[in-house]
Amino acid sequence: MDDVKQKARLLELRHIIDELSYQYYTLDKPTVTDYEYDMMYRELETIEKAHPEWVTPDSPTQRVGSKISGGFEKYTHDQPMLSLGDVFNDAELMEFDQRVRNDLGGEALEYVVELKIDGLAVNLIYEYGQFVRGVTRGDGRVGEDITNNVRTIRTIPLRIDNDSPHIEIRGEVYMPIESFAQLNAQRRDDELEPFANPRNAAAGSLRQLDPRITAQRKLAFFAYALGGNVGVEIHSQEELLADLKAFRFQVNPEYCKCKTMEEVIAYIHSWDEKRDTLPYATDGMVVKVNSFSQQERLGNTVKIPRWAIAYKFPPEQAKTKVLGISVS
Ligand SMILES: NC(=O)c1cnc(OC2CCCC2)nc1N
Repeated sequence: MDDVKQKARLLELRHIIDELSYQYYTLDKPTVTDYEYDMMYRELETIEKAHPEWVTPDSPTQRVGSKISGGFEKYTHDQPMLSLGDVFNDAELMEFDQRVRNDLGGEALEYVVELKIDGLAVNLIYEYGQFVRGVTRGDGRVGEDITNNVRTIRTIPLRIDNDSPHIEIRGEVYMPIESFAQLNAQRRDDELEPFANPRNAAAGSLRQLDPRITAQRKLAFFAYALGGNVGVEIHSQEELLADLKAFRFQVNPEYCKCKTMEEVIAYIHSWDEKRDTLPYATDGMVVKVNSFSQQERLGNTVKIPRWAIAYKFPPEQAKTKVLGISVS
């Protein structure tokens, strides 16, 4: 095959493989067999090996780089990554609601309630649509550059359909419970200390100096915020989640738009038991004022937003099933 045809086939294979990966990893709806996928992936690798000058960082073959020496570089986020204030009961949620309504002079508002994924907050930076950097939250202002490890996470697109020179997508890197169970079984076989919980396992996997190890840990990512409204026409959290999904990020589908705090509380408690059936760990729910203009008017303290709060689930009681009844 001559170079023109080879290059055309390379671009076609990249597009097909990106599509198949999105269906397999992000939508969890594979449309071809693993064998068909592997054959196309191998063909792409063969062409790239014959023409290394055609390889670009957003090729699906470039997800797993090589070990870095030394530690991780520091990186200062364009917009600080806020953490969340915590509440532990309904009364404190009502107090939060009162404060928000007072500060907004009693005008109508809506809340968006999301599951609080128990992972690590990470900042993804895209320039002209290309994934260029992944950074831990760190102290909210300065984090660690873990780009090579983030690149191995299959639910993070290496390219998005957005041409802004700099856009920051924030979300949670997490380890699905199935991956966590497999990893700990392997560690026990290798007589290694098992990880205490999926969050620690995700943190340990992201801090590997060798991305080949990170790539084996089957991490995933739920997107939920932008770093500052970078000129994109988005007016609410609900719209933002829809846009992130359109960018082909995995967005957690379990969210609810509520008009009153009573509705928020009902939705939160609908997860008290159900959350144990989820394929990922959660440690609460995040309640956000939906409107971005109202968020801006409410503002932030140094570290936490005044327009959002984390409701923390009570710690999992050590439940043991005895004779089919649950004792704690
Ligand atoms: N762990 C989560 O699932 C989660 C964490 N944080 C946020 O929102 C940030 C964005 C701005 C203030 C808090 N949303 C979430 N769903």
